[in-house]
Amino acid sequence: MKLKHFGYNDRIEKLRIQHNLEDFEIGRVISEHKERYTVKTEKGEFDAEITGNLRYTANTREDFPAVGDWVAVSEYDDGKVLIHSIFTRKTIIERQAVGKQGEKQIIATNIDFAFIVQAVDRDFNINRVERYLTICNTSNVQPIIVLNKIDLIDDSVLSDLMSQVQERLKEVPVIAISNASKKGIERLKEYILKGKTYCLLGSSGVGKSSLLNNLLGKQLMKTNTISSSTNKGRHVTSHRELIVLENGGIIIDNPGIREVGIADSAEGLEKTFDKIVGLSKNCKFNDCTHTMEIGCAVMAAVESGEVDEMSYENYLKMKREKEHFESTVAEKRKKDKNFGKMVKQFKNLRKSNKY
Ligand SMILES: Nc1nc2c(ncn2[C@@H]2O[C@H](COP(=O)(O)OP(=O)(O)OP(=O)(O)O)[C@@H](O)[C@H]2O)c(=O)[nH]1
Ligand SMILES: [Zn+2]
Repeated sequence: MKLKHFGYNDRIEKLRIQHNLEDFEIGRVISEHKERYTVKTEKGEFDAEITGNLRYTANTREDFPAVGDWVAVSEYDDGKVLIHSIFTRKTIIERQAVGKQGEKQIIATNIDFAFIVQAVDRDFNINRVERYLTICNTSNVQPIIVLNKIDLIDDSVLSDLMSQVQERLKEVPVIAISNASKKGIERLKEYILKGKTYCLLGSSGVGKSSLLNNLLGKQLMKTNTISSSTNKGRHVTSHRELIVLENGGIIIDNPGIREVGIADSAEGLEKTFDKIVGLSKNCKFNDCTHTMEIGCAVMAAVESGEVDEMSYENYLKMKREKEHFESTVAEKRKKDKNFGKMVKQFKNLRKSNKY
């Protein structure tokens, strides 16, 4: 298989020349487990580790390879390669690291498009779509909304839902599908372009594995039949985290992607709620929280119906989460800095006292 079949393009080729990496093999990271990687090159799939140099110069987790990365490698043993460097990423999907307040964890890189999958049955939640949209906007990944399980609702309910989504989330494509009846699958395939990388976002049970199986045309991941207690299917995770489809599209599907939550930055939130953010410039007070102030343009717009009330509430909620996240990042930085200072002072003290 040629490099371009799993996404290699001019951007990477330019980087390769620019950084004098012509002597290395080029590959793409297709899985990662505790600093052990699988890298796919034109020759096949290799177990990979990073060089000591890459490890010692790494400052944060972002300096380590992630699924989707393009890397320069050299073979050192049969079936084994060393990763020498990581090519600059086009996009990064990340989330707040589990158990590590304020630290971000990369989930996947170099993704061009994300399918935001939602089921239209009783779990449907437009706020959640907005949440995933914010992740996409933060990471520069282009979103496509997929409404799944349309076999479970009437056409009239679906068209109401479609216009509701389209009204609130203007400019994002919305596709309605059913994995059960296969309706809409062919139309969805038209959104999958050769050489572009995709991922599937959405909560557990919305039908991501089923969609992937339909795209592949065969059973790659086993979806279990619905369990009556939870109404959610379970899938058996396959090792293949980067999948090349017949039509040339590439899909990254790893456990991280499946758990992606929110670790957004200001830009993402602003793009998703551009109308609210735009209106807030007309608020009487610069630091208006849009919750109780006199002369708040956002609240006035909600009152008049110009801004959807649910969207407004979702905005406030996500803004609070973002502020909380940012303050923990700031706190952590401050702590790190203070610790650095302490070490320095101690070293100076030691020097001056010569002990
Ligand atoms: N009626 C109906 N059921 C569907 C459809 N798509 C998926 N399902 C069912 O929904 C359940 C969950 O589907 P999965 O594909 O496993 O969902 P998932 O998003 O991959 O879930 P996780 O693996 O937990 O992330 C399974 O029982 C599927 O058979 C659909 O279009 N219509
Ligand atoms: Zn305001």
